Amino acid sequence: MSEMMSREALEAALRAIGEERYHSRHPFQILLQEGRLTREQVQAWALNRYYYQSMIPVKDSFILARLGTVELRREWRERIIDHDGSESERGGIEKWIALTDGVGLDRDYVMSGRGILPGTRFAVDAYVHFVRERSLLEAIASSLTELFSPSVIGVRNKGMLAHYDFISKETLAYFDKRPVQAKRDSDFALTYCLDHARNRQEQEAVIDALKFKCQVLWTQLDALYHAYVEPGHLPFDAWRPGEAGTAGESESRAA
Ligand SMILES: O=C(O)c1cc(C(=O)O)c2c(n1)C(=O)C(=O)c1cc(C(=O)O)[nH]c1-2
Repeated sequence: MSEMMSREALEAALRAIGEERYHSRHPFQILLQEGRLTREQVQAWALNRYYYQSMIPVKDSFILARLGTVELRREWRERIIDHDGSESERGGIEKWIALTDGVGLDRDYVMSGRGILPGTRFAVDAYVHFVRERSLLEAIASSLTELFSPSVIGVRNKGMLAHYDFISKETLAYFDKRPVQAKRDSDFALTYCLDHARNRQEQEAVIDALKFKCQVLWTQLDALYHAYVEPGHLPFDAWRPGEAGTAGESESRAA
């Protein structure tokens, strides 16, 4: 077997994967941040991403159950609180609903998950399955895309605010706290992976987990691009712009 990498070399390998494969480079993300999407296409993004958001605390609950110490569980549970909220503070899921409200989608429709693309569902569900089935080290490593999210969030928010008149700072409030939370979470996960990958095979498993997660994110944007940009091929049961789920269009909602 190959020799073990140094800590520095493993970290550099992980950062190189983000540089190359993170969804910041996806054509749909570029269109979104450059103001080149229609309101309907932005609605499709917000609708589909709600499913990702809603499943994050579910996948973190599976990880939490596998952590063997009070200290680790205390750290990890913060992620669940961030998304589910608490009595005194709105969580990320509720803030994402403010975003879908802001772009004019019907709340009940968004929360029902009807109309999301099969590609979204399959990618997100694969992420949840991955953290249940793989080693704890791989499950934790799969969250490492968050090393790269503060930058993409900054670029996306700036672009969306500048280019779309239907987007306000309030609509994007979900993202206000994310960069700080993502830095805290990904610093912790990175240290955990660097400390716990004890041979070359485990180091490779960490690298592969990050590649897998980049695919989870990339595939969601592929599905959006294919359905709502080009060739505009809508899967069965997918949300159709202007139809069910668009606030104010209730008369056309499926009974
Ligand atoms: O806006 C983004 O581009 C972006 C990316 C990611 C990511 O890299 O997985 C997450 C988020 N946002 C996010 O908001 C979030 O809560 C989150 C949790 C996780 C995770 O894997 O545990 N990733 C992400």
